[in-house]
Amino acid sequence: MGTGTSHARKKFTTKEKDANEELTQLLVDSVTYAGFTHLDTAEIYTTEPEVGNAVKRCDVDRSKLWITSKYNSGWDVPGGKPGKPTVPSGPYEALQKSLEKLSLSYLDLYLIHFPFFSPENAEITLEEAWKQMERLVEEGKVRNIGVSNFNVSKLEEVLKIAKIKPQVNQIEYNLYLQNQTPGIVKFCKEKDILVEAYSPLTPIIPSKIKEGGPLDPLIDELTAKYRVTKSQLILRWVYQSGVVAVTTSSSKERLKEYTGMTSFEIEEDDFNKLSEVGSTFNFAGFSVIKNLELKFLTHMDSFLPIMK
Ligand SMILES: NC(=O)C1=CN([C@@H]2O[C@H](COP(=O)(O)OP(=O)(O)OC[C@H]3O[C@@H](n4cnc5c(N)ncnc54)[C@H](OP(=O)(O)O)[C@@H]3O)[C@@H](O)[C@H]2O)C=CC1
Ligand SMILES: O=C1Nc2ccccc2C1=O
Repeated sequence: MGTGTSHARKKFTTKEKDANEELTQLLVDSVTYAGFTHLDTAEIYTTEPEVGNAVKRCDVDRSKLWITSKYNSGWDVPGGKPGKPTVPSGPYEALQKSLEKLSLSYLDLYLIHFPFFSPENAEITLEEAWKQMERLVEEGKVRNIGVSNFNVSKLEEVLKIAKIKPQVNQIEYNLYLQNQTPGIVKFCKEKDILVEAYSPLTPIIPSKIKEGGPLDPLIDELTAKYRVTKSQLILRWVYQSGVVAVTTSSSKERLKEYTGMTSFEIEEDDFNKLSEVGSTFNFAGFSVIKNLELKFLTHMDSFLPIMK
């Protein structure tokens, strides 16, 4: 259950106290009603307290839950663009703060949220940040470490110096964005780095695919054939492609609906048709990467590698 996207909070009442309570309750429902076990948060989402409160309130053994958070390695939230890390000294100190907000003693997964380490913005290099991540594992504060929004060359930089290699790369991934950056999924699989998909449901979200997309007729045909919903079909494709989806909803019923993706299998021919038709259309909703290309290409060389 993701807590980063606005719909998780936007639809709630505007009073922050109520919004926080509603999000906490939704997180509890995602575990106890829908059966989710993964709660995905990040420093920049400001949802760590709600995730922590939900874990307490769920009355589920901590060891049965998988809690992910992310180090803000350079996103200016109000500005909506790359900026300075919230904790400039790096992830080691940032993690302590995250654990306090979460009221937890360890995380299952800690990610470097973006590969934005430039002399203009950051006090540390990517290499130094990764060493701090490794120290967190050695000290038992996080069980697994990884990255997010990394391309092949940024991952190679980490792999070159890593004692503990990244376990996960969380990237935007769905039928209409089968590679956030060239070759990234194949590279991760070859290196045994698990790909986590954010925005997995893009092809069926009308506010994103406004005019409809080329998959629409095939989705209708296959949902009828397998007697499943659109979200179940689309999430199942992600799963069968060897990628773990990080999804969300503002409704506990919809969260429960998503879990129906575990109870059927897309046949190989249909899977291949979905992949083929999906690859004829490209949509990057969180074009952290693509927008950067337009806004920063000219003066921030250090971002160039992630755009290729
Ligand atoms: N690492 C990173 O940089 C990023 C990480 N993330 C993480 O991934 C999580 C999920 O990302 P998100 O982009 O929301 O992913 P999804 O693709 O899972 O989108 C979820 C949205 O889909 C909507 N939806 C589901 N089914 C339908 C339907 N049948 N018709 C119309 N709308 C539908 C839901 O709406 P409703 O609420 O109405 O049910 C919900 O708002 C985030 O919360 C965050 O934790 C996200 C972005 C970047
Ligand atoms: O969930 C997220 N919403 C975002 C918006 C901008 C940059 C990163 C993110 C997330 O990770």
